[in-house]
Amino acid sequence: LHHGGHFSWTMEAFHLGCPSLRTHLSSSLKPKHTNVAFLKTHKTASTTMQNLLFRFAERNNLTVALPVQACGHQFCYPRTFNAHLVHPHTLPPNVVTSHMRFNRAEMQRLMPNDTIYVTILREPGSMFESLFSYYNQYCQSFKRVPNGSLEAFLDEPWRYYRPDEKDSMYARNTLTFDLGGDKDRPAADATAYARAFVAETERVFSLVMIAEYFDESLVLLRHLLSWDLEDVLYVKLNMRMSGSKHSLSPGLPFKIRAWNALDARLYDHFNASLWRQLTALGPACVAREVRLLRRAQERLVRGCFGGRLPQLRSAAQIKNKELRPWQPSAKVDIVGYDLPTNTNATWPGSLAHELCLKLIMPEVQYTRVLLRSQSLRYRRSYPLRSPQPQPQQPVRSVLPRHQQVGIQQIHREALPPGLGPASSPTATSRPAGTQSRATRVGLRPSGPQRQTP
Ligand SMILES: Nc1ncnc2c1ncn2[C@@H]1O[C@H](COP(=O)(O)OS(=O)(=O)O)[C@@H](OP(=O)(O)O)[C@H]1O
Repeated sequence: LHHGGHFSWTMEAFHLGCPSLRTHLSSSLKPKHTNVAFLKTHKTASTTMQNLLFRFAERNNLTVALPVQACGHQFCYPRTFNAHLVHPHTLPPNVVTSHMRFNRAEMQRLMPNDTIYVTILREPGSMFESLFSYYNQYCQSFKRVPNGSLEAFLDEPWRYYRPDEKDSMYARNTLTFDLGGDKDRPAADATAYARAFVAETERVFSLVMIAEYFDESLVLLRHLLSWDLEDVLYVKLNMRMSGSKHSLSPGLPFKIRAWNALDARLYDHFNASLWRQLTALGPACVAREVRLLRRAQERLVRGCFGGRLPQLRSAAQIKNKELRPWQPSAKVDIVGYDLPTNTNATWPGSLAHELCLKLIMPEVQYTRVLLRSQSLRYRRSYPLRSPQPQPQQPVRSVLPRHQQVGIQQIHREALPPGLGPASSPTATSRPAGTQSRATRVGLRPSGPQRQTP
């Protein structure tokens, strides 16, 4: 075995006597699933997830749907998503992950039939505290509050909140809004509405991750998509400096839940369902996989940061402006990272440097870089294309396991011995071809398309 690779850590779990991982051993022979729609919800660790998906897409030469330039780095949020907001050079996509207000029909028009839908939620108390601090200068409902006091807002939310005002979606039931729901459902039928909305969300999304259990959620994601451990390595992004955070005084979490009752309902339901899925996988196996993930992550990060763990830096301290996270206002600090200049000494070569750079690249810059590279690829593929009709393009829905594209190789070599390259007998024995290739032209026609996953 060349470094042991994927095979060795799956075997470790196998020897623990994990029944569900025995089936996973055979499922690890399955090609990786590559058509993924991740609904990027607000203040839920979704930027960390987006970065992971961007890197996966780049390593595997997939296409990521990105917004038209007029929309910036989001799909013209808070407008409801429409497939026409997708940049034509990023069609047809395998992956979509930029902020949007979800619209099931339009997403189905955009994405291949076998797309797996995933999203992420966060506990309402800490999420609302994060929203209140991050959007304190954007959202009028927050701006009106004397001394920017979260306590004052929650004492009398209707005094400050205007449902139809610009940016009001940051001030109440933000998760429900992002998922395409009605954040201001009247109390009279809120319970019935919440029940139906949870059920609809469950029908569409195969996995609802929970920010508090991010690594456990990644274990489920990895199994769902038949991905390898190295596909779910990440560095935490878009964090506030500790000085920008406020601890919640007793009683506040309760008020936050009452004010965001629809979100609280969603969270409770999907938190419980996450734990049911983890239990089904086997708690010992999940714990083991989480440990292996963290170990691999630390090795990767130390490789990038000259043997050390990365220092969190304020934007002003970050020399490389490609790595400075966007700052919502002078009142809140979003931290990021800078790469040491000696990265190449750890792993020689520009590909390793690029891997490290992308691992910590903030959302806005990565979206721009990705749009540039995909536009270039689009123009190179079709230098003489006439605008109409577009040529048929095969859409890859699964990935042959033997495929190695540039940075993918470096990524695997960056892993600890025993978690490294897949050029092992296991990898080479995997099926070489793609399955269920779908062929389509640009956007899909509207109308009933598919069973929801
Ligand atoms: N891996 C992981 N696990 C748990 N929490 C994490 C993780 N990565 C990022 N974060 C925290 O997520 C918050 C940022 O969320 P988003 O990136 O979704 O925000 S944004 O809406 O895109 O601006 C932000 O929370 P706050 O610091 O409380 O604001 C991050 O610290």
